Amino acid sequence: MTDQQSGRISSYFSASKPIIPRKRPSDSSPLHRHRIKNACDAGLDSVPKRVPLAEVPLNRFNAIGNYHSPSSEAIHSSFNERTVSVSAIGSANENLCQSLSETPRREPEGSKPKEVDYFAATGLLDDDFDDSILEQIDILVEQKSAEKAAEQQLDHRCDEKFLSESNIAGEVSLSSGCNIISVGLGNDYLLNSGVELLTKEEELGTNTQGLLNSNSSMPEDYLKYLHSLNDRQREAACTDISTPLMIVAGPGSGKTSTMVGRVLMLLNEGISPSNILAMTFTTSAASEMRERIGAIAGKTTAKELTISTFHSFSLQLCRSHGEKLGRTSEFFIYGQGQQRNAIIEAIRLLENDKSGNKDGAVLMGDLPNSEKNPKQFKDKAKKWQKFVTQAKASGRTSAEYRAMGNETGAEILENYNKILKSCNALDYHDLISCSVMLLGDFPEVFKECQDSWKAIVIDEFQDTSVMQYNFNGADISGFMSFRNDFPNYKEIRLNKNYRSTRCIVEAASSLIQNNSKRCQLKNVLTDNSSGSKIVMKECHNEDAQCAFIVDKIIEISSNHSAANCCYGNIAILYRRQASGKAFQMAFRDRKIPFNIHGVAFYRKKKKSDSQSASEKVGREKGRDRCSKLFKN
Ligand SMILES: Nc1ncnc2c1ncn2[C@@H]1O[C@H](COP(=O)(O)OP(=O)(O)OP(=O)(O)O)[C@@H](O)[C@H]1O
Repeated sequence: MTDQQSGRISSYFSASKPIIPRKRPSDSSPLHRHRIKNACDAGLDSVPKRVPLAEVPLNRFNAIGNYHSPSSEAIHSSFNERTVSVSAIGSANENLCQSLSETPRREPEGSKPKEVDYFAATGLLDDDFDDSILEQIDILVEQKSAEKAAEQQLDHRCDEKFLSESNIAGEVSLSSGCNIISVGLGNDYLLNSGVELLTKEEELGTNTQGLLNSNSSMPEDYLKYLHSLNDRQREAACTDISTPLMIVAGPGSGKTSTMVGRVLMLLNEGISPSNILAMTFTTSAASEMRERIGAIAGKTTAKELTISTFHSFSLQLCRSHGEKLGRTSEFFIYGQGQQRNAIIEAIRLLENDKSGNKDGAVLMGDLPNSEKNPKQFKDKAKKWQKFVTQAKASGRTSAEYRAMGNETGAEILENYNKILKSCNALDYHDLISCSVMLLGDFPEVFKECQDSWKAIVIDEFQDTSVMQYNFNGADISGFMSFRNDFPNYKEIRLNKNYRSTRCIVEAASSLIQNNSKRCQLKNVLTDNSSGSKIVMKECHNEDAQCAFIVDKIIEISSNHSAANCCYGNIAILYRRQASGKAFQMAFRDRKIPFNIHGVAFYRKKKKSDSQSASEKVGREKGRDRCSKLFKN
């Protein structure tokens, strides 16, 4: 991109607005007000003046992005002051690990990080940008300040060189020497594992109570908690801290419970909470884990832990090293609308180039498609946006597209990236890929993280995508790379389901038997009751399906003897928005009250047991009311 073009983008970027109207955040929204207030508190006159493309206040760091605020400086200082050498870490950690390192281990080959793709790893859907990330960042910033104090208490350091590679969302990771526990959800079925793995697992001892009995120094609450776990869970929680640990487990098998146990164990071993990093995919999972740990280890300790989503962690890392990404630390995060505008600009640049106008001085009127046929132009922009999103998700670079003969794609991608750079922006996908790049290409960033995190606990390790992709996002490559990257890993499988009825567990198991790629896992077990049978109904079309379900709901809720017959206890899962509309109409017609949950549902905090209990009482009352209603 020439300087002239770059200048033109800054000057005329807003020209794309009329084509694709952007959604603006309401000025009256609490978040917006909060940011404006923070800007004032921080001594800023107003929101920064010209902000190309971005609805800047929406996604900015630390409310309005005053990166020189005291809290943000804390990030810098805490990073900068971590200059402890690796050898110091090694020797100090020896004491820590001595008594526990019984697992024979081999050094991972080479400690150098693998070459990484700039645009590797996908992330959340862009239109699902989670504002709570900003809140999390604030929490992280506070934690970093607390970290300094905590650092003085502890000099336990890991005894091997840290980092090899593996994963921030499956690409790069901090590794050996640092305790890594990765936890995978029920997609263990997807694993194409070999006999060797099973053997490894079967070698595991099951009597882990002994481990605890010998640990007299452990606080009683910790002990009590660890005793409440089953053998495999306890084995995982108590595995020696120098062993990279992978837990493969299905839904409801106690992954979170095990991770909580693991963190307690780490704390008990003297790892400072500020040196423990737990990564989750959703904010709700992060807060649930913090809550569960807080209930046992105390809120203060739980607060000091860094429990963060991948994106929030990455955002903080990118902010701290914005200059290495060619951005300032206050870079903008582009959501869907802003990306679309950037795409439009990228197309324009390409069209200008094609028409020989290399200086890019052509404005909207000169572009045949945009004004004369806005619809067509919009479709085109959509298509290219999808392309760019996929390119970033797959980690393909423009050079690769060029090599594949897709010159146009290569140029659009290249232009798009340059536009974002010239606008001091990253998109949502970039957060993770840029973190990967920072860790892979900048040894000082790598070291900084190495020094910061003595133990990393990763949930949903297999997911390079998230719930929003409708359960399609699991990827076995994360597991595979873990095994390759940590040859001395230990694998534990949790195969007992505590949540679902036997019918559901058995049905799921028999279905998954058909997956040729599944690992040779022993069947998932449960002690739960059989529960109701699963009914499979084939309908001719969506209307018939909708009618069947609505009739069924009415039948169930009018059956007074059935447990949980209240409307509030019934959920419908559907794959497409369009199917949801049919249900809404039918419910309105039949006067059935309903709520609709979108993607945000997955971000919601899970209810604690006490909340659930009180809601149960509420539901029971509701059911009584329903019964009366139907009786009358
Ligand atoms: N060893 C155990 N004994 C009894 N109940 C357990 C045990 N482990 C887990 N549970 C219960 O099983 C339920 C699911 O546990 P948990 O949330 O830890 O599982 P998970 O695998 O993280 O679930 P998800 O599928 O939501 O990720 C919880 O109610 C928990 O209390």
